[in-house]
Amino acid sequence: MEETSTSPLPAAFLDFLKENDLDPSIYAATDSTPRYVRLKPGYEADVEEIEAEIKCKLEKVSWLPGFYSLPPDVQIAGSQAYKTGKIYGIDAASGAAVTALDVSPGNHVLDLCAAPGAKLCMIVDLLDGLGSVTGVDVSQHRLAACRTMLQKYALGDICRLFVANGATFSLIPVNVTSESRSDSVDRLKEWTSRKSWKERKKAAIAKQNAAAELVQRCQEPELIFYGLKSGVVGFTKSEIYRSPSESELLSYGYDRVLVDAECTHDGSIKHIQKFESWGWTSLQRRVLDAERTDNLTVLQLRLLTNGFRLLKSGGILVYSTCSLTVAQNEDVVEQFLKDNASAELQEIEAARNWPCKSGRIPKTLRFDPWASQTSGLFVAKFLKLAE
Ligand SMILES: C[S@@+](CC[C@H](N)C(=O)[O-])C[C@H]1O[C@@H](n2cnc3c(N)ncnc32)[C@H](O)[C@@H]1O
Repeated sequence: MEETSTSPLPAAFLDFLKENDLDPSIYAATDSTPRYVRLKPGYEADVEEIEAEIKCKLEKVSWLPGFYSLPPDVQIAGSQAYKTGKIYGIDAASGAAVTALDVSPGNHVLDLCAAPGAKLCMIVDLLDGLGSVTGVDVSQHRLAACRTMLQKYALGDICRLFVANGATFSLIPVNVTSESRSDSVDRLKEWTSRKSWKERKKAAIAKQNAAAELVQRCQEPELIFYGLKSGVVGFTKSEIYRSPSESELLSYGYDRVLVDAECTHDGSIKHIQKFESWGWTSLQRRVLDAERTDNLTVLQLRLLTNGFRLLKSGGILVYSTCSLTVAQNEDVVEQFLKDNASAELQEIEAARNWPCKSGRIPKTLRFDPWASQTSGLFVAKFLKLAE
């Protein structure tokens, strides 16, 4: 293959691309995709000041409110604007996936693969203090980064974060069923990062037994953060950890669910190019391992299915991945639609002027990295019909 000789990509990755009918040349050229930032609502008047600080113009993304593009080499992490939480680093395609979710203030939203949390923060901003956000991720350290982000941007009030397996997570927003509250001394108080001696001792023991903890974590969600208005404070553990019945979910499930599923990340050109310095062997291990990619599509279907189960009747779910393969996108969607009669694929109205094209299934969308000048992303939107 001609690309093999000119491209630094390893043979295994080229094989992966070939198997999935993807063109390797998209990784061969230097990535000229702009950087994107989202302005925190309320800081619109600060744009000029931010431009002066980072010494470049913030170009408004015409098709996505609140988003700006920057040349790819501009660094924002050291800027005051970033450190003080006026701007977020988030790709425009990611912003599109959140926009597709049609979040309105008052919604109870579940983000089933939430970490590190760029999309979750955008969801919280869209809620404008009303409703709740439940963020779930299987990785404790990635979810801890999400918690840090919520605190940095002062967005924690209506959020709760659970380390849990999104494929089996089964908790609903508490405050929608608050009538069931009973008097108890064990109500949860305001969340604090300070730990008591007892808790520190418990954590030390748990650390020694990390493997067992991992297994247990997969069984029971671990609440690692909650805000004052997240529907946790004042409730008992048993109220929060109560498993809803299937019929209860139809009325008291989430209004919106985002399943931004774990994937091979091959659509994120910037991410793949980073492996040049991280080492191609880690790409092999983390992305290409055949068993892992086979398991991934099973996991993606399970995450999508469980996210949909937790959605209330009339609710909206968005499934997205940053993979360009059909196996992780259209094939998963096709199987899901076969298995779930109450799922209806929806047109994404907001996408009329987005720089994306249809996926292989009508109504699904693909952001092609070069054509859209964003990171690659697949997006599908579903409505849960009344049964
Ligand atoms: C594409 S990333 C999510 C990015 C995130 N939505 C954001 O905007 O920052 C996928 C995430 O899925 C998480 N993940 C993998 N397996 C999972 C599972 N079984 N349940 C929940 N999360 C999982 C990974 O830890 C990773 O953080």
